[in-house]
Amino acid sequence: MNPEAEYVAAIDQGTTSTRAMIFDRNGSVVYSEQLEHEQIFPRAGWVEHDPMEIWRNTRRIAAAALAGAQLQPGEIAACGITNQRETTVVWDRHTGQPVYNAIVWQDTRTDDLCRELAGDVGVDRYRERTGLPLSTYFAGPKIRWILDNVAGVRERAEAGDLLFGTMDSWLAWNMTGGVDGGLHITDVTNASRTMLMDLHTLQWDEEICADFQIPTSMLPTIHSSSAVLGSLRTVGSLPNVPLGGILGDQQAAMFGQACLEPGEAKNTYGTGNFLLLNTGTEAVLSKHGLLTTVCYRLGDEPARYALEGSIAVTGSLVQWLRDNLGIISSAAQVEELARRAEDNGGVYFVPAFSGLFAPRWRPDARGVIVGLTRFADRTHIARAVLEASAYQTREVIEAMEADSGVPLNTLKVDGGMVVNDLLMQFQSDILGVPVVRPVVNETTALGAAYAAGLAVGFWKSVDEIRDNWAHGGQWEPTMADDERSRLFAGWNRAVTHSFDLA
Ligand SMILES: Nc1ncnc2c1ncn2[C@@H]1O[C@H](COP(=O)(O)OP(=O)(O)O)[C@@H](O)[C@H]1O
Ligand SMILES: O=P(O)(O)OC[C@H](O)CO
Repeated sequence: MNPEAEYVAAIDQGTTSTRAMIFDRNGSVVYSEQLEHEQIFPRAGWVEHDPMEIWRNTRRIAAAALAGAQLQPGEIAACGITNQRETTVVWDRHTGQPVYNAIVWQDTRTDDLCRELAGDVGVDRYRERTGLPLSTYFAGPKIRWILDNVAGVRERAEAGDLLFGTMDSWLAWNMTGGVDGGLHITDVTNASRTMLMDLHTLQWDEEICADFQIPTSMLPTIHSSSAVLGSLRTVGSLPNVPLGGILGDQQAAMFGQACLEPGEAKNTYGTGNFLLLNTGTEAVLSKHGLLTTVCYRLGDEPARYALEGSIAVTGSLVQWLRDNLGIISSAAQVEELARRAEDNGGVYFVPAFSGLFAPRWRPDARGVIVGLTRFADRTHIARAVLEASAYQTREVIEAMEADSGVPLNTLKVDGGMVVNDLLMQFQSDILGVPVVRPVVNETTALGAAYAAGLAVGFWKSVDEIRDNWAHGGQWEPTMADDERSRLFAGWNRAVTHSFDLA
């Protein structure tokens, strides 16, 4: 590390957009650049991204962030990568060309395959080893789909010509040289979302790979989340900057929120919602529909684990209102529209667009709007859209409390939706606990910057990270208990109407 360097960079490759951010020693945002990419929906239930578009965007925003902050590459101590998890790319190691679009985590095309893999044992066949139920959500079945369905790909994979990666691997390979010696790497958090890694050994599980018929030669090497992995060679704006860390975005947000002790939790409101609870060095298996996942691993220290409640559709329901129904023209407008309604008017929107994830895991569910009367209008729908995020969050918190035996007394939040005051107030009301957000809401990018900065000694210990966390806003519950119970009971009835529709 250049001892003069006073900044750390992070690339945050999200479901909706890619951000390049630069942070200073206090963890404050110095500069941020962002580009959205196309959401490709070739059929009902299918969701894809173009990996080349995302790589082009990454180079553009990295250059723009450095120029905007008026910094030279030598002033950047390290760069970290964080990413939407599970989204799967397979590419040719000789040409750098993907063999198919990236299959996104929300895509449900592998439903039959998952059922087939579950066989008589059921969806928990690999749960002890991977922490996960068999679900369309994870990368393993998506790789298998590409191998089975794209002409010639299985042969090329078996000949050793193809590489698999989640978006971190795809970007890391491209950023460290691509066809010219790019590193084929991932970290323990991303690998823990493939269903192919043993949660305890932190290595690929050969038996599961064989069951999934995935050649292990395609898989990246698994590294710690905070370690110098190489240097950037093909991001013109950041030559020779050390790549100091990789973390899945939800795990990065744990870092950015300084949830570094067992018992600490956060909820991120982005395309979906992801609530994680740090369980320390113990990988706790859930009895209530949550996932067990690697939270992070720093250098050679033992890995830390988390329980996770993943909700597939929250912010993307707001996007759907904007793009598919056109009743708002920007995501922010949903709040203004929802405020025009006094309450939900009896309307509930269950956004089971990818089935239901945690804690219900119902691949057979599909989206429904229930409770409609002639009275209901777009304002009630907007309100039901926002309330859906809060109800789904309450479901995963109840599961978390049942697993841990510890009641939640405050909810730490972050992500794109937390600027929505109506949602945050309703969240506090429906939970009956305060909701707190930090000053720096981009906790995902910040977490990746922290991991990278720790690896090069820019920050000396996690204590500095804890000290950087600053209280940015708070909402207190004001709803009466019986109203809270009545509304949540209505939600639970609404959810049953989404079942058996796929
Ligand atoms: N004011 C708002 N109210 C409600 N939702 C919002 C608002 N602003 C953005 N969003 C939603 O937040 C999501 C973007 O959040 P972000 O954390 O950037 O997501 P990701 O990391 O998944 O790409 C989008 O789905 C968008 O619809
Ligand atoms: O892109 P985000 O922030 O919605 O995160 C997506 C998750 O990583 C999917 O598991």
